[in-house]
Amino acid sequence: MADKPVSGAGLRGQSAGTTALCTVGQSGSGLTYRGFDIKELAEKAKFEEVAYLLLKGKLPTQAELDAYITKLKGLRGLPPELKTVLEQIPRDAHPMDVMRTGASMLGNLETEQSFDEQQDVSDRLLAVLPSIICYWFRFSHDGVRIETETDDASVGGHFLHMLRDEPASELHARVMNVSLILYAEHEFNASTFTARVCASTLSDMHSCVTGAIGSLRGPLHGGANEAAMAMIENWTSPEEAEREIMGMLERKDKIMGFGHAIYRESDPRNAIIKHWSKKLAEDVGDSVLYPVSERVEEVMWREKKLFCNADFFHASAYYFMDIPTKLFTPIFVCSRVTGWTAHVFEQRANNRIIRPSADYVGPEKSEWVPIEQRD
Ligand SMILES: CC(=O)SCCNC(=O)CCNC(=O)[C@H](O)C(C)(C)COP(=O)(O)OP(=O)(O)OC[C@H]1O[C@@H](n2cnc3c(N)ncnc32)[C@H](O)[C@@H]1OP(=O)(O)O
Ligand SMILES: O=C([O-])CC(=O)C(=O)O
Repeated sequence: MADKPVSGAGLRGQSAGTTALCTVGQSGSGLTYRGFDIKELAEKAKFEEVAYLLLKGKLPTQAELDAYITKLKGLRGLPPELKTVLEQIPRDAHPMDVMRTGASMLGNLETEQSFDEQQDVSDRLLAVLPSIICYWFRFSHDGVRIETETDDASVGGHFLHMLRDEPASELHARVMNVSLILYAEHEFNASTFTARVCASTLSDMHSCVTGAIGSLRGPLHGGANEAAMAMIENWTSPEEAEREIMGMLERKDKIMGFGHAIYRESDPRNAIIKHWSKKLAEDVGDSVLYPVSERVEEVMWREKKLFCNADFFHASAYYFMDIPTKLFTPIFVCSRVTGWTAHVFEQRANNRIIRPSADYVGPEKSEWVPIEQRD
């Protein structure tokens, strides 16, 4: 892994533009948001503070943060037309499809009329996406129409409160805060790049975010946290996990939650979420899932020099907080919407339509055959 070539397919190793938002892997394994190290942000910041940093360009003062949190709290309500749409979506729908539809429907109801509105549109999306997913989830699974305008100060606490009808514990609110910070921004990853490509056509914010949700859904990107959970929950001991992983590697299966397109040695978000997963394992008295996860990490490094990315220990952390697996990737959306919209602002501020070239590999010249003569 450490010295593999990074050129070639998937635009790997090629710069596709500039950003002042984030550095990924510049020193092999580092991550910064506007120059602030992710470790420091995860330890000291509130997610809303990080959102402010990304979206407004600087850390807020206490008064600015208080006002921002109050603003976000006031934007959690769902328009009745959106509730009606969410109530039509079946229980077995993929929650990422619900997010995509929710963002798109909101674009019909609260269309961005001008780029001057972009800050307000992005704050609204940040505030309302947790309401969208939890309203649908509780209606389709529990048959209840929840109140989405809770008084919780934090986005993470608000999410857990809507899911369970009771305020989150201090530990859970803390872990959600860290998790949302870790997922907030990551340079030109696939979903953010999707948002920027869409923005480069001078499209509206809801279209950019709707497209980005579609890209994040896949198991090679945000969907990996759910796929990792689906894998580790099958194993009842570290020994069984090791046997199964060895078999998967033999069959050349992809192990979800491992590897990265940019980092070469480690993903700095892993140590942070792993720490919190361990704390949650102790909190719930787990003696299976955390040891299984640790063994998978050891075996993957020993056998392939592949390391856990941000998604792997998120799986056990969310599981210990009793969050249904199918809501894992939607939580990622509730966080990454900050990075997406901040990138849209950047793209719009210095725009040229993103339109790369392709190397043609098709036939030289094709002869037209009338339809009745074709095989
Ligand atoms: C928050 C996030 O989105 S982080 C990413 C989440 N995605 C996942 O966890 C899915 C699993 N991981 C992967 O599929 C890949 O590692 C990706 C998509 C993240 C990166 O893809 P790439 O940049 O193409 O991977 P990379 O070039 O490092 O692959 C090198 C080799 O390691 C293998 N490899 C990489 N990741 C894995 C993995 N998780 N399991 C098994 N083998 C792997 C590749 O198949 C490749 O082998 P090859 O040379 O024989 O073809
Ligand atoms: O950067 C990437 O390719 C994927 C990733 O880790 C992220 O989006 O958080």
